[in-house]
Amino acid sequence: MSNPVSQSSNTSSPQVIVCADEASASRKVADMIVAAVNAKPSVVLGLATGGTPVKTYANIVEDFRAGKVDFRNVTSFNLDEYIGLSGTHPQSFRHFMELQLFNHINIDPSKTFVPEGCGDDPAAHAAEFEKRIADAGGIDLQLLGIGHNGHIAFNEPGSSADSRTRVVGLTQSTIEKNARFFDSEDEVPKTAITMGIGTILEAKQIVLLATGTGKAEAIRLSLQASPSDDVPASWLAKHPQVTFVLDEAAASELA
Ligand SMILES: N[C@@H]1[C@@H](O)[C@H](O)[C@@H](COP(=O)(O)O)O[C@@H]1O
Repeated sequence: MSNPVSQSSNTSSPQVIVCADEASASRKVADMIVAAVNAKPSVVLGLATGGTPVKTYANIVEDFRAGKVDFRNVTSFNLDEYIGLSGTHPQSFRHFMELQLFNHINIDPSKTFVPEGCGDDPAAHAAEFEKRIADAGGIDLQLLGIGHNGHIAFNEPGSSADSRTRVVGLTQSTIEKNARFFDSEDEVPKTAITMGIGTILEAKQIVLLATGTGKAEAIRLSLQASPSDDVPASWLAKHPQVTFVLDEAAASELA
């Protein structure tokens, strides 16, 4: 059960929901996603990878198994993928999504879109990915995590508010953080294909999930500093319907 301990009192964006712990924050986000699917069975979901959404996906799988939600008409678009990793590579985001979610629910695999990291022409693929999102009617609900340096998807500091799906270089700090998923830092790809900030801001609703003290500074800067390229997540303040779901640790630096 979700157990928000505090919630921003007004309806302006961003709305901030602080939950007691990671488990209740994850449950809260799962509830929001399940509610969106139940409200619109053909909903278009934007999905994220990383350690943060793992429990949320487990909660969604639990709800699916309990007969509380049906994904047969859902379409999904993932935020990003490493350049150079095929969808079968154990550290690819396609593989992550299959392992954590797609293989355990009744989503139609042909309606799950994750950027391809191994194509011949990643720039052309990025443009095609944007077109696919538009053809699907745009993203209804976009789930995001956040990097320690305030990145969203793979939009590193310096990413502008109007950036689109494109090939990007990863910062050394992101490579170091993500090395935990690989055998060694050398194996982490140095480039990726990512939805842009502008692409993300076009989603009708955005939910950012952050847990742990390691995200506290990025959350403070995202919510309390003026929007700028320095902290990509700070651009979310420009969106009319964005919710930050935090545990107490991630919220610990908020004034
Ligand atoms: N591209 C992903 C982001 O989408 C994710 O939000 C971030 C944080 O990951 P974690 O949740 O593991 O802290 O890492 C990666 O760089």
